[in-house]
Amino acid sequence: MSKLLSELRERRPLVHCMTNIVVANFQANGLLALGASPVMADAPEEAGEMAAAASCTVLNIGTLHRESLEAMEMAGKAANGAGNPVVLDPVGAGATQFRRDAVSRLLGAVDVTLIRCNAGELAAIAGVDWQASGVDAGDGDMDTETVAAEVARQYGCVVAVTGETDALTDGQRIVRISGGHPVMSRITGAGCLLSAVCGAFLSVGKDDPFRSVAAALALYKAAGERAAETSSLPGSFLSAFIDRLALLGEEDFAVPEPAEEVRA
Ligand SMILES: Nc1ncnc2c1ncn2[C@@H]1O[C@H](COP(=O)(O)OP(=O)(O)O)[C@@H](O)[C@H]1O
Ligand SMILES: Cc1ncsc1CCOP(=O)(O)O
Ligand SMILES: [Mg+2]
Repeated sequence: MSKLLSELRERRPLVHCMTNIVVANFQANGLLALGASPVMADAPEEAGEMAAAASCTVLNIGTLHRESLEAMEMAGKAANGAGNPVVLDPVGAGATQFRRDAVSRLLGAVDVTLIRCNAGELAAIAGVDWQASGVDAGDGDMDTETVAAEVARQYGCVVAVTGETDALTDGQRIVRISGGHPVMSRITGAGCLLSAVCGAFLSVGKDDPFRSVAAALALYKAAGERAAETSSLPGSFLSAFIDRLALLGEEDFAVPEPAEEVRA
């Protein structure tokens, strides 16, 4: 059983979110329900200072502007300087040239601990031909686990590709996490909040990012599954899901062990 969740609730890590206007409230409420402490700050004047003061920083490009991109680069570097984990959520990475450029700028300037993305966003980062569809996963053909492992090795980070089944890799090992519920893809912000939840787990499990993110993904799937037992309609699922993040304990989810070595 993982002790990370109790540690998180004891320490209430300050999670610095540089996020999009769609999900800011949901993300803050989800983090609070889980037991972390959210702060949203994306002005270039303060982003670096906030990143240095926080436990981790989450860079989410969902509704990015020139100024917020500049601020994210500053915050990412400040988090690196402070030894804090950095999560990149490359929302809609393949949708426009601006987003593709932003992701490659951030990955070039900042040592990212985790990339948490869907399959379409992974394809955009890896340069795989793909039919992007806004912020959704879109359509295409790729060996997701192999591509994720290549991206993990290229950027020296952990990569979590989510969907019906999540895949997590550090370039050498892979774990798959099943569960959750399809309604999770019918609410906005499920992925964005998950990235922030991963940030909260990384804050208390810095020494083993792979295992910390595995725990976060497993907890999140369990919360979705249990919430959907109460309601699988999007509106009421939203509040049931937030409640589940508050109610779940360590006994309600298992941290999966790596299934196999990844193909080189
Ligand atoms: N069809 C599905 N069945 C079960 N869980 C899902 C499904 N689609 C998404 N999820 C879960 O929803 C969460 C958000 O993932 P995803 O929808 O891939 O992110 P994004 O919103 O960034 O595209 C993850 O925990 C993922 O496992
Ligand atoms: C709809 C939308 N548009 C820009 S950001 C955003 C939210 C995306 O959230 P998620 O990736 O968690 O579904
Ligand atoms: Mg997303």
